[in-house]
Amino acid sequence: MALFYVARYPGPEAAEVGAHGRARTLLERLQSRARERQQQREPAPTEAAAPTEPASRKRRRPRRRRRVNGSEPESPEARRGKRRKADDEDAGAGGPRRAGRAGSLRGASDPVLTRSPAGVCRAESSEEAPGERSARAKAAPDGRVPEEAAGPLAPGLVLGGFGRRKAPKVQPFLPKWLAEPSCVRKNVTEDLVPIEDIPEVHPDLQKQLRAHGISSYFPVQAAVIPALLESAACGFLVGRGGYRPSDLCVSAPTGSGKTLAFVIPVVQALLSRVVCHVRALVVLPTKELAQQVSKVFNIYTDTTPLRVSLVTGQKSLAKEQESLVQKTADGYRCLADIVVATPGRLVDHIDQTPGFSLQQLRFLIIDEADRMIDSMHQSWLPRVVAAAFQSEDPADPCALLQRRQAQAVTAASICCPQMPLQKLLFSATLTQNPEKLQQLGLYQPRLFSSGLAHRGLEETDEDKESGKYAFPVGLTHHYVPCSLSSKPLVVLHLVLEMGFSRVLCFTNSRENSHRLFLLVQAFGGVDVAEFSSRYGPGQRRAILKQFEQGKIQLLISTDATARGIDVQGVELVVNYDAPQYLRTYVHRVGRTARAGKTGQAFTLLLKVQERRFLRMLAEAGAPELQRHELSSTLLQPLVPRYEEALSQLEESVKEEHRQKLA
Ligand SMILES: Nc1ncnc2c1ncn2[C@@H]1O[C@H](COP(=O)(O)OP(=O)(O)OP(=O)(O)O)[C@@H](O)[C@H]1O
Repeated sequence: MALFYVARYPGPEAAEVGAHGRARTLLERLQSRARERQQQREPAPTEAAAPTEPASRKRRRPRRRRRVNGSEPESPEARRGKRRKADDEDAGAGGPRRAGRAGSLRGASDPVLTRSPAGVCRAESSEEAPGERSARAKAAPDGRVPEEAAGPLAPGLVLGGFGRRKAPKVQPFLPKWLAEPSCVRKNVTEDLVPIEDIPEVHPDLQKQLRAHGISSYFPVQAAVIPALLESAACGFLVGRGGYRPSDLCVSAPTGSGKTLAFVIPVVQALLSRVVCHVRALVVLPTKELAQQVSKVFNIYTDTTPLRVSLVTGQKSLAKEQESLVQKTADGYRCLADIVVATPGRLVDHIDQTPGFSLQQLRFLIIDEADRMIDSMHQSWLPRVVAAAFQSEDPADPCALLQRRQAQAVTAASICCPQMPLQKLLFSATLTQNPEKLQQLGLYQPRLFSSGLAHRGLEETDEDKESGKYAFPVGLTHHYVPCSLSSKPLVVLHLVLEMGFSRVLCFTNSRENSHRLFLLVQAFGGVDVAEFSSRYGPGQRRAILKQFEQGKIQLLISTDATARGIDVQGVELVVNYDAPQYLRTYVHRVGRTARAGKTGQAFTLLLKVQERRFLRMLAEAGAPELQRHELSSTLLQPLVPRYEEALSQLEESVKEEHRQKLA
């Protein structure tokens, strides 16, 4: 309390004159101090460090020493005077203490960024060298460093240096399974494995494969099918040796046959089932993809008792429920062995379909896994896992056989035979980010990869060249430098003059797709259609079918068809709008050159995009893009019709706008 009072004691003069007088006294004192300082500054700068130090500084030193030693107690009067002085310094912003601070600030603006003899930019900071620190100690109270004290500056690093320097690349330290994958060859024309070389595949399935024109396995199939069949060799109970099988991650180029790599072993593993339960669940990001995969399952289960159900929301919930479960006198009967679903609709069925159970789920297949990881915020995976491990009444006589979440493997934990849940991840651009993959709760995962070769600490030059993602071997990459106004002309030139019969053209938005579609339609001479969320699922299905049948020459699409869609005979992919991400590029261009065929990809680049885009691809180790310059003389013949089409487009847009408002 006493201390508090003393600290706020305003001084004898102030007490006399009251608040107004106190301010005036303070002002006068500040003015006199400023005058004093002015006089001190007048001598030459070299004198500043010489014995003529300000009186206040001289006075302070012995006092401080006394306090530290504690040998000579200060009198109350001396203490009061010192406090008053400290108050003055704080208020005056010009006393020795402030001057020192101002000096260091000044030092930060000019001497801090200096050039050493070696030309290295240096900074004085809290990490200054001892020599520099002593020089600073000799500085005058106003912050100026005397010339003889400054001396040569020691080399050091700039903090926040302004020079543009490339930041060193941080090498990720990957877990062993990611750093050392099982390498899968990517050439689907050369590295084929004849069907008979993998005798583990059931003869009926081999027959089906041949019936569908497949005589050899592609490399990813030759690697993954035997691995999966081996892990499923013990039927529906724990894998080989009594242990739970590893989860598998597969990263292989677009069009390399990843779908069959899981369809064949899953169908074979389920062939021996007696009772129908949902034992395989495939989750895909879009309705179209789910439909495509369910079609492949249907082909290979056609002659078996296995049933496949598609739940994507294309049909009503009630209709889908009818394909999943049937009400019986004593409960529900499952009607599907394999469910192919989109995540949202799947969760609807977990919540709302009585009798829909995932407790016997053996395979959880996540196709386009990197995209599905991006949709993890929808929490579909925890819902699926919870449904798969849902435990019934512990008093149930079958409780011993019920599945439990994986814990530490002990002799006791493996003595009860359990059906394992194995996760299988597939993508052409599988993430290598362990944090992202960790969200999937993988069990002792194993990676099969064509592109992510040995990226651990000991990365070799060869590995760097192998690139982040692998592209189909038969794909040729081009880019066309062009202006914004000439982009539609370039597309028309590619379609009309280069004679491609099936062209897939990507834009970055559905508005862009629609306008380009209207423009090309108005230009005439091209069978054109658009594919985007403007259309319902039924219309989209019909459009894709027509495109596949060759009735549409140019399909203008958003990224809705960029992933997984397998349309036979696409010869050319045009990136009308350059993709922003490498992953998008990989999937878009992967709609051509599938299954060992050849294909071309053209990306239209504005001048401002060129450098960044080419650098993005080069850094990812993508094959070099061939520059394809289209001179104005080549495009000139198209211009008159194009201008007419432009004015028609304007009319169409106005008309649509009017209809929208009506
Ligand atoms: N062994 C094979 N022999 C011949 N054709 C095959 C073989 N395996 C798959 N295909 C065909 O290759 C095409 C591409 O297969 P799939 O759609 O499975 O590729 P993907 O690797 O999943 O591609 P994406 O990453 O784009 O989804 C399909 O038309 C498929 O029928």
